[in-house]
Amino acid sequence: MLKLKNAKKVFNPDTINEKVALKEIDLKMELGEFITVIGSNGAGKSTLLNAIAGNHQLTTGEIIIDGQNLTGVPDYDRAHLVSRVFQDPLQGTAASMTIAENLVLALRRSGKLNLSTGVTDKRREIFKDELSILNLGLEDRLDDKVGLLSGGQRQALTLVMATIQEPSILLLDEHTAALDPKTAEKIVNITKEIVSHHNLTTVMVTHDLDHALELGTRTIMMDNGRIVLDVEDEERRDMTIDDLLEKFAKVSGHELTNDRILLAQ
Ligand SMILES: Nc1ncnc2c1ncn2[C@@H]1O[C@H](COP(=O)(O)OP(=O)(O)OP(=O)(O)O)[C@@H](O)[C@H]1O
Repeated sequence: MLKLKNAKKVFNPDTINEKVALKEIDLKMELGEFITVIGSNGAGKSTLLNAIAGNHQLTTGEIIIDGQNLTGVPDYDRAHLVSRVFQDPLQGTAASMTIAENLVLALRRSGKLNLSTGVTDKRREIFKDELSILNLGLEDRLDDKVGLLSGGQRQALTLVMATIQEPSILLLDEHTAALDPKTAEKIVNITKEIVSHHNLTTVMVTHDLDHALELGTRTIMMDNGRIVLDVEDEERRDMTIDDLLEKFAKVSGHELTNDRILLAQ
């Protein structure tokens, strides 16, 4: 499903600003696996997502998605395989267009649909089905402009837009970080629902350690460009945040230092 082989990313190579952001990362994910990613500031979490999405090309190593070797393939040529939801709810949607028009855009972006444009009756039915999973009543507001929605409703819609065509990989980039705690919890629950409904292979970066253990099937911790901890199954099920922090300190040789994690606790 997703394979990173010996993936390395060096920014500004051979200059005084050289930075090795990913150091020989090996990562394999099976279909339907949901990984949460945590780590210190500058550990390489965003670079990892950018490498999977194709926003940054690897310096060396390989990336394979669904058996296709995508090493060197730019983001726009893998957009049909990889969807991403960002922190800012305003980033994923067009405010001046209706909910239905935004969903049509999402279908067209995926490249998996025929090129006919517009909001057909058949599509309205599909959109209603997908939106009803959210339990926010958006299925009855297909013709409302997205600019009328709250931040949480917009982020929920962004999740539907990112998943409606069942991407091979869903990337969640701290997608609840900009929301108030109550709305963030709603989006967490919606995320669980959507990911399980479509059985999506998902990578979620988060600064919320509760969410890191609550969502998904596996947690990786990054430090200084490496995956230093990779836990799943019973080990993960029984784990508390303190256990996680203790393990991190043991394997990395220092405490987890991340300004946003401190704020979240
Ligand atoms: N475009 C870039 N040019 C140069 N250096 C970069 C670039 N992007 C990231 N870096 C560096 O690569 C390292 C990893 O950065 P990255 O943003 O992946 O970390 P992160 O784990 O997402 O951090 P944070 O939790 O602080 O957002 C950092 O030292 C960062 O300064």
